[in-house]
Amino acid sequence: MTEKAQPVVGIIGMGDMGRMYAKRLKAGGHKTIYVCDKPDSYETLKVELEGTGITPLRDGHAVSRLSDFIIYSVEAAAISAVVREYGPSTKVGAVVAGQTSVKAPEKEAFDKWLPEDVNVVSVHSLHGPSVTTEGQPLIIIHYRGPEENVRMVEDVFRSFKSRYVYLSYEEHDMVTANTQAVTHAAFLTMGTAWRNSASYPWETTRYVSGIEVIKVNITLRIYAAKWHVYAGLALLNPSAQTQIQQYSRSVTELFKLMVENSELELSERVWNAREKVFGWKRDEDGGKEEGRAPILLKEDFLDQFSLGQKPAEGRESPNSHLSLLAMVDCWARLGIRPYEHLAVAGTPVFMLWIGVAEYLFRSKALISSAISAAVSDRVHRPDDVEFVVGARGWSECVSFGNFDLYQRRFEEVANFFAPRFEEATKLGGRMIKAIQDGQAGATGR
Ligand SMILES: NC(=O)C1=CN([C@@H]2O[C@H](COP(=O)(O)OP(=O)(O)OC[C@H]3O[C@@H](n4cnc5c(N)ncnc54)[C@H](OP(=O)(O)O)[C@@H]3O)[C@@H](O)[C@H]2O)C=CC1
Ligand SMILES: O=C(O)C(=O)Cc1ccc(O)cc1
Repeated sequence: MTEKAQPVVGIIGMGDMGRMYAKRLKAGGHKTIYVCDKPDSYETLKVELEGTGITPLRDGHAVSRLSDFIIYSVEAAAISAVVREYGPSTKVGAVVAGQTSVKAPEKEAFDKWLPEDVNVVSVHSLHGPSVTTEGQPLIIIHYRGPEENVRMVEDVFRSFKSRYVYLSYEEHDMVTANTQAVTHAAFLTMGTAWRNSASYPWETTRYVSGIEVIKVNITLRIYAAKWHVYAGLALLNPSAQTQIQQYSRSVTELFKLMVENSELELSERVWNAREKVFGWKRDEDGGKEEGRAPILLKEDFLDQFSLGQKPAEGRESPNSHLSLLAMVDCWARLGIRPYEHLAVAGTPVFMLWIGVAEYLFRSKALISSAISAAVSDRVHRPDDVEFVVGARGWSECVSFGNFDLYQRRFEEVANFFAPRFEEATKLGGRMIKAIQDGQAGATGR
């Protein structure tokens, strides 16, 4: 791209993602970048950005009037009000995008408040602000205006070295409901269950080894982030309700089979789900028949990220892994094909979650032991009770569509874990990086 052809980029909302975008675009050689946050933040933004080459402006009107490509990077729940205010100031012929994690409200806001002489090519980076953009999916949504605008957007983000994925607004919300919303429901539930058991899981020895390490680290990583990001993509995505309700139903139904001691029925259900989701027959271990190496190759890989003491050999008690049995049951019931989603638009969290499920379900021995622990083990039963209550609570909360309730549930758990965030966020970051670098799997992906 010649310097002359470079569009002027504007970013409205200088939170975590807006800042990350501005800094990376600048580092990638982008010449003119105008940014703003709320007008009260203008003075601090000026000080913070001094000498960076990024130009702060007082508000979204100023950014919209001067920029050729404008990215709204604000809370999903605020997008309508923010576009309503600044949309009419958009430069004639400009291209507008949103970074919003859920696109239904963004599309509605653009339809309603943008002038007709303005085009829309939206985006969504499928990763958090602290993860490298390199190799990560960057969804591009061509909604309004000529195809050449898509080329412009591709050029703007070239230096990110992200993997472009082209979806419609509707496809975006369906895919992210299947990947992000339901995965977050599982991790939010784990945190709620641990908080309600009043235990840091890695301090009770039965929790720390193997795949528990991923569960703990990702749970803490999610609770260390901003609640509105998760609330927006769960509460405002029209598709997410179904997935989150099914997860809660799967948790409850499997748990009932456990307490009824219905081993045969539970076992049928788990093995059938395994075959439906992974394609492995009941009498075989999961192989490499699809030409795919496991996401997490060895348990040793996970142990290096442990937050606590590994229990002595033979002192580990088998675990029902209710959260994972229910996840695969949920995928099976909804006809979700997680590997296909992963290939197209998987987030790091989703990749780790499939990796853990695959690790458990690949081995006949591990899955048999989880099923028999589910009906006979009493050590983990209290945790399973908390898990069921937590899953029902989150699905109910999402069905009410109430942001205040979501925030309260989220923050109660986040406060409980807060003293451990720093440590867990660092570990979570290393874990994601190691898996992305292909250290965990034989070939990586
Ligand atoms: N964090 C993540 O992992 C990811 C987030 N996203 C999406 O990106 C968007 C931004 O998220 P994130 O950066 O994490 O959230 P932040 O809360 O860090 O950033 C949002 C920013 O927008 C500002 N804002 C709100 N209203 C206005 C306004 N009228 N004018 C200018 N600025 C305004 C907010 O100010 P104030 O704080 O004062 O309200 C805040 O600084 C969200 O839609 C989120 O779903 C997408 C991918 C990943
Ligand atoms: O990987 C995940 O699911 C995360 O939790 C990080 C995240 C959050 C919001 C997004 O819109 C994209 C990525």
